[in-house]
Amino acid sequence: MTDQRTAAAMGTVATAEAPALELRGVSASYGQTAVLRDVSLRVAPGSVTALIGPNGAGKTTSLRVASGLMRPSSGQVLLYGTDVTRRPPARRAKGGLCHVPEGRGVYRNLTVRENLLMQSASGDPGETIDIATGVFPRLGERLSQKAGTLSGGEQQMLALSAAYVAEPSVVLVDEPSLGLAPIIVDTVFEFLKTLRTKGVALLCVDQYALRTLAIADHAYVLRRGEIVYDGAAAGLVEDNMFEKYIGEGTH
Ligand SMILES: Nc1ncnc2c1ncn2[C@@H]1O[C@H](COP(=O)(O)OP(=O)(O)OP(=O)(O)O)[C@@H](O)[C@H]1O
Repeated sequence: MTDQRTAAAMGTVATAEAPALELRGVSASYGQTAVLRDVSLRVAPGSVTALIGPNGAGKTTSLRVASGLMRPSSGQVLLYGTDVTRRPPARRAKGGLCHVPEGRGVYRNLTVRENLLMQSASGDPGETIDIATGVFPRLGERLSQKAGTLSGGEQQMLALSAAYVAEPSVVLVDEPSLGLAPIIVDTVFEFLKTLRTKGVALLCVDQYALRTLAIADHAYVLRRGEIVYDGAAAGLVEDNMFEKYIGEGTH
Protein backbone atom coordinates (compact mmCIF):
# COMPACT_ATOMS: atom_id res chain seq x y z
CA MET A 1 0.00 0.00 0.00
CA THR A 2 1.40 3.41 -0.89
CA ASP A 3 1.74 6.23 1.60
CA GLN A 4 -0.98 8.09 -0.31
CA ARG A 5 -3.37 5.14 -0.14
CA THR A 6 -2.69 4.77 3.57
CA ALA A 7 -3.36 8.44 4.07
CA ALA A 8 -6.60 8.18 2.10
CA ALA A 9 -7.71 5.21 4.21
CA MET A 10 -6.88 7.22 7.32
CA GLY A 11 -8.87 10.17 6.00
CA THR A 12 -5.97 12.53 5.65
CA VAL A 13 -3.34 13.71 3.19
CA ALA A 14 0.15 12.21 3.33
CA THR A 15 2.80 14.82 3.87
CA ALA A 16 6.42 14.31 2.99
CA GLU A 17 7.51 15.15 6.52
CA ALA A 18 5.15 12.98 8.56
CA PRO A 19 6.61 9.77 9.98
CA ALA A 20 4.84 6.61 8.85
CA LEU A 21 4.30 5.76 12.53
CA GLU A 22 4.77 7.89 15.60
CA LEU A 23 4.24 7.27 19.30
CA ARG A 24 4.10 10.63 21.00
CA GLY A 25 4.54 10.79 24.77
CA VAL A 26 2.90 7.41 25.31
CA SER A 27 2.39 6.04 28.81
CA ALA A 28 0.68 2.72 29.45
CA SER A 29 -0.10 0.51 32.43
CA TYR A 30 -1.35 -2.96 33.22
CA GLY A 31 -3.64 -2.27 36.16
CA GLN A 32 -1.63 -0.22 38.65
CA THR A 33 1.70 -1.14 37.07
CA ALA A 34 3.15 1.52 34.79
CA VAL A 35 4.92 -0.17 31.89
CA LEU A 36 5.59 2.68 29.43
CA ARG A 37 6.54 6.16 30.58
CA ASP A 38 6.40 9.01 28.10
CA VAL A 39 7.63 6.92 25.18
CA SER A 40 8.13 8.81 21.92
CA LEU A 41 9.37 7.14 18.77
CA ARG A 42 9.13 7.64 15.04
CA VAL A 43 9.45 5.31 12.08
CA ALA A 44 10.21 7.07 8.80
CA PRO A 45 8.50 5.86 5.61
CA GLY A 46 10.54 3.13 3.91
CA SER A 47 12.94 2.70 6.82
CA VAL A 48 13.73 0.03 9.37
CA THR A 49 13.68 0.94 13.05
CA ALA A 50 14.90 -1.40 15.77
CA LEU A 51 13.29 -1.32 19.20
CA ILE A 52 15.53 -3.17 21.60
CA GLY A 53 15.97 -3.55 25.32
CA PRO A 54 16.09 -6.11 28.09
CA ASN A 55 13.27 -8.50 29.00
CA GLY A 56 10.25 -6.75 30.40
CA ALA A 57 11.33 -3.31 29.15
CA GLY A 58 8.01 -2.71 27.38
CA LYS A 59 8.82 -3.54 23.74
CA THR A 60 5.77 -5.76 23.12
CA THR A 61 3.57 -3.28 24.94
CA SER A 62 4.82 -0.48 22.64
CA LEU A 63 3.84 -2.49 19.57
CA ARG A 64 0.45 -3.30 21.10
CA VAL A 65 -0.20 0.37 21.70
CA ALA A 66 0.90 1.17 18.13
CA SER A 67 -1.52 -1.34 16.57
CA GLY A 68 -4.39 -0.50 18.93
CA LEU A 69 -4.46 -3.76 20.90
CA MET A 70 -3.84 -1.66 23.98
CA ARG A 71 -5.00 1.86 24.87
CA PRO A 72 -2.34 4.17 26.29
CA SER A 73 -3.18 6.02 29.49
CA SER A 74 -1.79 9.15 27.90
CA GLY A 75 -0.06 10.17 24.70
CA GLN A 76 -0.88 9.64 21.04
CA VAL A 77 -0.35 7.23 18.17
CA LEU A 78 -0.09 8.77 14.72
CA LEU A 79 -0.05 7.14 11.30
CA TYR A 80 1.22 9.45 8.58
CA GLY A 81 0.48 12.40 10.82
CA THR A 82 -3.09 11.36 11.65
CA ASP A 83 -4.01 10.74 15.26
CA VAL A 84 -5.33 7.15 15.40
CA THR A 85 -5.14 6.74 19.17
CA ARG A 86 -8.87 6.11 19.43
CA ARG A 87 -9.18 3.96 16.31
CA PRO A 88 -9.59 0.20 16.81
CA PRO A 89 -7.00 -2.26 15.47
CA ALA A 90 -9.10 -3.27 12.45
CA ARG A 91 -9.31 0.32 11.25
CA ARG A 92 -5.60 0.80 11.64
CA ALA A 93 -5.07 -2.42 9.68
CA LYS A 94 -7.31 -1.13 6.89
CA GLY A 95 -5.15 1.96 6.87
CA GLY A 96 -2.07 -0.12 6.07
CA LEU A 97 -0.75 -1.15 9.48
CA CYS A 98 0.23 -4.80 9.89
CA HIS A 99 1.15 -6.22 13.30
CA VAL A 100 2.85 -9.63 13.32
CA PRO A 101 2.61 -10.50 17.01
CA GLU A 102 4.96 -12.56 19.12
CA GLY A 103 4.01 -16.24 19.16
CA ARG A 104 2.91 -16.71 15.56
CA GLY A 105 -0.30 -14.99 14.70
CA VAL A 106 -1.94 -17.69 12.59
CA TYR A 107 -5.39 -19.24 12.60
CA ARG A 108 -4.48 -22.73 13.72
CA ASN A 109 -7.64 -24.47 12.48
CA LEU A 110 -7.48 -22.97 9.02
CA THR A 111 -5.26 -24.28 6.25
CA VAL A 112 -2.23 -22.39 4.98
CA ARG A 113 -4.23 -21.37 1.89
CA GLU A 114 -7.14 -20.10 4.02
CA ASN A 115 -4.78 -18.17 6.30
CA LEU A 116 -3.16 -16.48 3.32
CA LEU A 117 -6.51 -15.51 1.84
CA MET A 118 -7.61 -14.07 5.21
CA GLN A 119 -4.51 -11.87 5.19
CA SER A 120 -4.80 -10.89 1.53
CA ALA A 121 -5.41 -7.29 0.52
CA SER A 122 -6.20 -8.08 -3.12
CA GLY A 123 -8.49 -11.04 -2.37
CA ASP A 124 -7.18 -12.65 -5.57
CA PRO A 125 -6.38 -16.25 -4.54
CA GLY A 126 -3.91 -16.99 -7.34
CA GLU A 127 -1.99 -13.77 -6.89
CA THR A 128 -1.94 -14.09 -3.09
CA ILE A 129 -0.61 -17.65 -3.15
CA ASP A 130 1.98 -16.69 -5.79
CA ILE A 131 3.25 -13.78 -3.70
CA ALA A 132 3.47 -15.75 -0.45
CA THR A 133 5.08 -18.83 -1.96
CA GLY A 134 7.47 -16.64 -3.93
CA VAL A 135 8.79 -15.31 -0.61
CA PHE A 136 8.47 -18.55 1.35
CA PRO A 137 8.52 -21.50 -1.09
CA ARG A 138 8.04 -23.93 1.82
CA LEU A 139 4.47 -22.68 2.25
CA GLY A 140 3.70 -23.76 -1.30
CA GLU A 141 4.21 -27.39 -0.33
CA ARG A 142 1.80 -27.07 2.58
CA LEU A 143 -1.15 -25.09 1.24
CA SER A 144 -3.76 -27.65 2.32
CA GLN A 145 -2.25 -28.32 5.74
CA LYS A 146 -3.85 -26.90 8.91
CA ALA A 147 -1.69 -24.05 10.21
CA GLY A 148 -1.70 -25.53 13.71
CA THR A 149 0.13 -28.61 12.44
CA LEU A 150 2.95 -26.67 10.77
CA SER A 151 6.37 -26.59 12.38
CA GLY A 152 7.24 -23.50 14.42
CA GLY A 153 9.34 -22.08 11.61
CA GLU A 154 6.63 -22.68 9.03
CA GLN A 155 4.04 -21.00 11.26
CA GLN A 156 6.32 -18.02 11.59
CA MET A 157 6.72 -17.86 7.79
CA LEU A 158 2.94 -17.94 7.44
CA ALA A 159 2.50 -15.18 10.03
CA LEU A 160 5.18 -13.05 8.37
CA SER A 161 3.67 -13.51 4.93
CA ALA A 162 0.89 -11.14 6.06
CA ALA A 163 3.49 -8.40 5.83
CA TYR A 164 3.51 -9.07 2.08
CA VAL A 165 0.06 -10.18 1.02
CA ALA A 166 -1.77 -7.60 3.16
CA GLU A 167 0.20 -4.94 1.24
CA PRO A 168 0.82 -2.82 4.32
CA SER A 169 2.84 0.37 4.44
CA VAL A 170 3.77 0.01 8.12
CA VAL A 171 4.77 -3.34 9.65
CA LEU A 172 5.35 -4.14 13.32
CA VAL A 173 7.17 -7.41 13.95
CA ASP A 174 7.55 -8.82 17.44
CA GLU A 175 10.24 -11.45 18.03
CA PRO A 176 9.99 -13.07 14.59
CA SER A 177 12.96 -15.35 15.28
CA LEU A 178 11.86 -16.58 18.71
CA GLY A 179 12.36 -20.32 19.08
CA LEU A 180 13.47 -20.88 15.51
CA ALA A 181 16.40 -22.94 14.22
CA PRO A 182 19.37 -20.82 13.06
CA ILE A 183 18.76 -21.52 9.38
CA ILE A 184 15.15 -20.33 9.67
CA VAL A 185 16.36 -17.25 11.56
CA ASP A 186 18.49 -16.45 8.49
CA THR A 187 15.38 -16.76 6.31
CA VAL A 188 13.46 -14.43 8.61
CA PHE A 189 16.14 -11.72 8.52
CA GLU A 190 16.43 -12.05 4.72
CA PHE A 191 12.67 -11.59 4.59
CA LEU A 192 12.84 -8.44 6.72
CA LYS A 193 15.53 -7.02 4.44
CA THR A 194 13.36 -7.76 1.41
CA LEU A 195 10.42 -6.00 3.02
CA ARG A 196 12.49 -2.90 3.37
CA THR A 197 13.28 -2.90 -0.35
CA LYS A 198 9.53 -2.75 -0.98
CA GLY A 199 9.39 0.60 0.79
CA VAL A 200 7.62 -0.63 3.90
CA ALA A 201 8.22 1.22 7.19
CA LEU A 202 9.29 -1.50 9.61
CA LEU A 203 9.45 -1.44 13.40
CA CYS A 204 11.24 -4.54 14.57
CA VAL A 205 11.64 -6.12 18.00
CA ASP A 206 13.89 -9.17 18.12
CA GLN A 207 16.03 -10.98 20.64
CA TYR A 208 18.93 -10.93 18.16
CA ALA A 209 19.64 -7.28 18.85
CA LEU A 210 22.84 -7.04 16.83
CA ARG A 211 21.27 -8.71 13.80
CA THR A 212 18.29 -6.40 14.08
CA LEU A 213 20.55 -3.35 14.33
CA ALA A 214 22.44 -4.58 11.24
CA ILE A 215 19.31 -4.20 9.08
CA ALA A 216 18.05 -1.04 10.84
CA ASP A 217 18.53 2.64 10.03
CA HIS A 218 17.39 3.95 13.37
CA ALA A 219 17.24 2.45 16.83
CA TYR A 220 15.55 3.02 20.13
CA VAL A 221 16.50 1.35 23.38
CA LEU A 222 13.79 0.88 25.97
CA ARG A 223 14.69 0.25 29.57
CA ARG A 224 12.06 -0.03 32.29
CA GLY A 225 9.50 1.60 30.07
CA GLU A 226 11.60 4.60 29.10
CA ILE A 227 13.52 5.42 25.93
CA VAL A 228 17.18 5.68 26.88
CA TYR A 229 18.67 5.75 23.35
CA ASP A 230 17.29 7.41 20.23
CA GLY A 231 19.72 7.52 17.35
CA ALA A 232 21.37 5.80 14.43
CA ALA A 233 21.40 2.01 14.63
CA ALA A 234 25.08 2.01 13.65
CA GLY A 235 25.85 4.43 16.47
CA LEU A 236 24.56 1.98 19.02
CA VAL A 237 26.88 -0.76 17.83
CA GLU A 238 29.96 1.49 17.97
CA ASP A 239 31.98 2.67 20.94
CA ASN A 240 30.62 0.15 23.43
CA MET A 241 27.28 1.97 23.40
CA PHE A 242 25.57 -1.35 22.94
CA GLU A 243 27.00 -2.85 26.14
CA LYS A 244 26.25 0.33 28.03
CA TYR A 245 22.57 0.32 27.15
CA ILE A 246 21.72 -3.32 26.92
CA GLY A 247 24.34 -5.15 28.91
CA GLU A 248 26.67 -7.97 28.14
CA GLY A 249 25.62 -11.32 26.82
CA THR A 250 23.03 -10.01 24.38
CA HIS A 251 23.59 -11.27 20.84
N1 LIG B 1 -1.07 -8.65 30.44
C1 LIG B 1 -0.21 -8.19 31.34
N2 LIG B 1 -0.58 -7.98 32.62
C2 LIG B 1 0.27 -7.50 33.55
N3 LIG B 1 1.56 -7.18 33.28
C3 LIG B 1 1.99 -7.37 32.04
C4 LIG B 1 1.15 -7.89 31.00
N4 LIG B 1 1.86 -7.98 29.86
C5 LIG B 1 3.11 -7.54 30.16
N5 LIG B 1 3.19 -7.17 31.46
C6 LIG B 1 4.37 -6.64 32.14
O1 LIG B 1 4.74 -5.44 31.48
C7 LIG B 1 6.15 -5.32 31.40
C8 LIG B 1 6.54 -5.11 29.96
O2 LIG B 1 6.20 -6.26 29.20
P1 LIG B 1 6.50 -6.37 27.64
O3 LIG B 1 6.01 -7.72 27.22
O4 LIG B 1 5.99 -5.18 26.95
O5 LIG B 1 8.11 -6.33 27.65
P2 LIG B 1 9.15 -6.75 26.54
O6 LIG B 1 10.19 -5.68 26.51
O7 LIG B 1 8.46 -7.06 25.26
O8 LIG B 1 9.77 -8.06 27.20
P3 LIG B 1 10.38 -9.42 26.56
O9 LIG B 1 11.65 -9.04 25.87
O10 LIG B 1 10.64 -10.25 27.78
O11 LIG B 1 9.32 -9.99 25.65
C9 LIG B 1 6.72 -6.59 32.02
O12 LIG B 1 7.11 -6.30 33.31
C10 LIG B 1 5.56 -7.55 31.99
O13 LIG B 1 5.63 -8.46 33.07
